[in-house]
This record gives sequence, structure tokens and C-alpha cells, in this order.
Amino acid sequence: MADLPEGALMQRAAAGLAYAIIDFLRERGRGGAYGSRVALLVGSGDNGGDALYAGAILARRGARVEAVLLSDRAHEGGVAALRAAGGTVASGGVSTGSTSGGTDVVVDGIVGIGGKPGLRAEAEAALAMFEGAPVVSVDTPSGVCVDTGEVDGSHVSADLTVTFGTYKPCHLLDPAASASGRVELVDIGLDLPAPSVESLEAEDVAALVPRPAPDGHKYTRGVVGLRVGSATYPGAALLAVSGANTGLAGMVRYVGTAAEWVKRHNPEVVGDGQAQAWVVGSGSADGANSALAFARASGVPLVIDADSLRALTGPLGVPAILTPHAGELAALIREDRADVEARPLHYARLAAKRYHAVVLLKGRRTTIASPDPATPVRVNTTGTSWLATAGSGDVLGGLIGSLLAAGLAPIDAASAGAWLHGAAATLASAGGPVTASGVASAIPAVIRSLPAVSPRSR
Ligand SMILES: NC(=O)C1=CN([C@@H]2O[C@H](COP(=O)(O)OP(=O)(O)OC[C@H]3O[C@@H](n4cnc5c(N)ncnc54)[C@H](O)[C@@H]3O)[C@@H](O)[C@H]2O)[C@@H](O)CC1
Ligand SMILES: [K+]
Repeated sequence: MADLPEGALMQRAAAGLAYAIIDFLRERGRGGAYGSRVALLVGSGDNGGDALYAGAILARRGARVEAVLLSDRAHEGGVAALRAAGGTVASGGVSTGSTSGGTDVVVDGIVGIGGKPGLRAEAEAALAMFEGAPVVSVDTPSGVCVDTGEVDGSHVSADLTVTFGTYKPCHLLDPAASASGRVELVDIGLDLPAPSVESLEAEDVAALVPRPAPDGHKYTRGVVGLRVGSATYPGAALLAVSGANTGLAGMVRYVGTAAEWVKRHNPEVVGDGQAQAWVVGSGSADGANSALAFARASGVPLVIDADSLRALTGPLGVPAILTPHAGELAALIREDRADVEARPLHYARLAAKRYHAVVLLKGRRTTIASPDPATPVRVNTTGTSWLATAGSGDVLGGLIGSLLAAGLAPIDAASAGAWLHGAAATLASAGGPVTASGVASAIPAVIRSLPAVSPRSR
């Protein structure tokens, strides 16, 4: 900021915001700014300033813009700019009615990164005035906790959030991510420090996916072993194997009561022997403890799922990835499920530290924490709600196991696995329902469609 003239960043932010609002209005069937009715909810800080300057740009392009000031203080330059562009300004948190009734978009400039969680009464009342109108949030949906993605009290639920410089944790982590709606990033030319939370994109996954060396053979590519499924749940074995047996690893081993079934459906899968990673617990029922003990004795990295999570008492002494959903994580650390769902970042980190393992907490935004607190937490953004289907977790465990066996670090195996799994679900679903088997079948096609990797980043 020291290198730039006063207000330069705000002007860049406001311009990016204004153009995003124009696109949003077009999407909603308006011609653009001209003739649209825009209400700005303006708090006391720079977030309100962004809204006011963006409002001035929209007013100059023919929008009818009214700012509703929610506090005695408002960004002075912004207020002046909006007035000069022909916009109106209502103080005291009450609209003059010039845009209500037919408001095309409400711009939430209540608070941004400087706000405390929760909304004050004036903000709640102003939002109620425009109930039903689409909302574009400036930088963050006001009221959520920006740095954790938690919510505490009331908050805005946006259709679109236009953020500046970089995504914030609240855009990635639930429950705040759900309140952000679609998120658009405007580059305002900031030099940013290393993040505490990050999200893989297709290019990142392309660089992580193991590819066979020209002189590679099945053993150098990695062997993944699975001790999953049981007489009660043979399907879990088939699904975990289908996640592992996509060709990412050089060989797949299966040991367990479903061996006959597994071999009938997967002739390439072999029996017991050495492996570079073991997957245990999915549908293991009573065999969960012995599967875990066996895998642990192997000394190689592990994926620990479902029933074997219940057998954990502490750190395992080998690199491990735990793959609980919120209920399983809650049982593991003796907390309430609702608390885990409300604070996924906190509890994934806590469990990772306690068990010295990578913890992949499954959910709409799967959250992956490393035992090393300096490693950014990764949040997965691929997938579709159709993925909430029986057996999809078994497929994920097998897929992550194959990436681990191929030599990826646990945090990379877990996060690349979650990304591929979500992308495979979206591909297989194509907007309709999908089964866990369908997800597994789509994994190779997702890998084929990844962007090309430059030799340098490989
Ligand atoms: N820092 C930067 O580099 C940039 C910041 N910009 C904008 O500036 C924003 C941050 O501005 P500020 O630091 O002024 O902070 P905010 O505008 O986010 O909010 C702080 C103000 O809101 C009040 N407040 C705090 N919690 C509240 C609550 N729950 N309800 C009502 N009022 C509350 C505080 O008294 C304070 O005056 C960003 O989110 C972004 O929109 C952009 O202009 C681009 C550049
Ligand atoms: K906001």
C-alpha cells in the first residue's frame, strides 16, 4: 500500500466490483447498469467505501443508485463521489424508497475484513427492507467470521461475493462459504504473504498426479493394499478397490473376506504381499481393529477410514491420513457433531495435531489439515451435492491410497484425491444423479482432462 497513491487500491476494488455487478445484472435479465435499481448498504469502514465508489460508477452508467448509510460515519470520499454521479444517499439506515420494491440488486458493503462476526440491528433492519432482492457482497458476506469461516449470529447470505486480492478463509470454508454464494476474485495487484488456508486448482492437481516414468514398471509406480470390507459389508471392499484400481498405482492388493467378489470384478487385483500404502477400515466391521494393527505393523503410510477410526487411541507412529466425516471426527475427539460441522477448520486442525496425522474431514467443503501447523489447511472445492451417496467415501479412501502408494506426501495425496473424487462426481453426474461406482469409473477421464503440466512444475 505504501507504494501506491492514497485510495488507489480502493479505486481498483470498486471498479472490479462495479463491472462484476453489471455482469450479474445481465445474468439476471437486466440490460446492465442502465435503468437498473441498485441499493447500497453502507457500513462505517472501507468496505462501505468500495460499495459507494462502485455505486458511483453504476450511477454514471445510468443506474438508479441509493446508498443506505447504516452508521453516523461513512467513507466521505465515497459519499461525495456517489452524489456527484447522481446517486442518492439516505442516512439513519432507512431507505427513502427510491429503489425498494423493485430493487434489482442489493450491494452488501456493511463490513468486510475489518468486521466482527454478527450483524447489528440497523443492518438486519436494512436487509429486511430489501428482502427477496438478489445480494452481491463486497469482499465478504457481512457478519461471517472472515478468518475461520465460522458464523456467530446473523449474517448476509449472498448470491455473489466479489472479493479483492485473494480468497479469504470464509470463501472456502463452510458454513461461511455457503453464505458467500458464487465468489469472484478481483486482482488489485497485492503482494500477498503465504496463506494459512488454500485450495487446489486443476493446474495444481495436474502437477501432483503421479505419471509413470519412461522406464517405470508396476513396482516403481507403487503398490496399494486394501484391508477393507467384511462379510457384512462386501460392497465397501468393491467400492474401495474401484477407487484404488483406476491405474494410478502400479498394482492393487486386496486382503479380506470379500476377496472372491473383488477378484471376480477386478481380475487385475492380487492378494497379500508388500505394499507402499495400506487402506483400512471402510466397511471393516469387526475386522477394523485387526486391519489397523496389521497395517500399522507394515510400517508404510496408511489411509484410515470408517470403522478403523474407532480403533484409534492416539498417534500411529507411521504417516497416516484419517478420513472421517463430521460424525466420525466428533466421536474420535469426543465433541458434538454439530460443533464439528460449525467449526471444521478448528476441529480438523485439532485432530491432526492430536493424532499426528493428516485429517481429511469430509463434507461439502472437505477440509484437510496437516499435523504440521505451518502447512496450510487445504479446502476442496470440487464436487456436487449428488456426491452425498452411499459408498462414495469408500471410493475416496481407495483413490487416496493409490496416490499415497505412488509416492505423494500425505497432504498432497489427501487433497489431490479429494479434488479428483469431486471432479469425477461432477463429470459422472453431468447435472443428474450419480452412484459411487460411477464416480470411480470417471476418475481416469478426469485425469485425462487435466491441463498439461509444464516440465518445470512437474
Ligand atoms: N486493506 C486493503 O488493502 C483494501 C481494503 N479494501 C476494503 O476495505 C475493507 C476493510 O475495511 P475496514 O478495515 O475499514 O473495515 P470494514 O469496512 O470491514 O469494517 C470496519 C468498520 O465496521 C465497524 N464494524 C465492525 N464490526 C461490525 C459489525 N459487526 N457490524 C457493524 N459494524 C461493524 C467498525 O467499527 C469499523 O468502523 C475490505 O473488506 C475491502 O472491502 C479495498 O478497498 C481494497 C484494499
Ligand atoms: K460485505
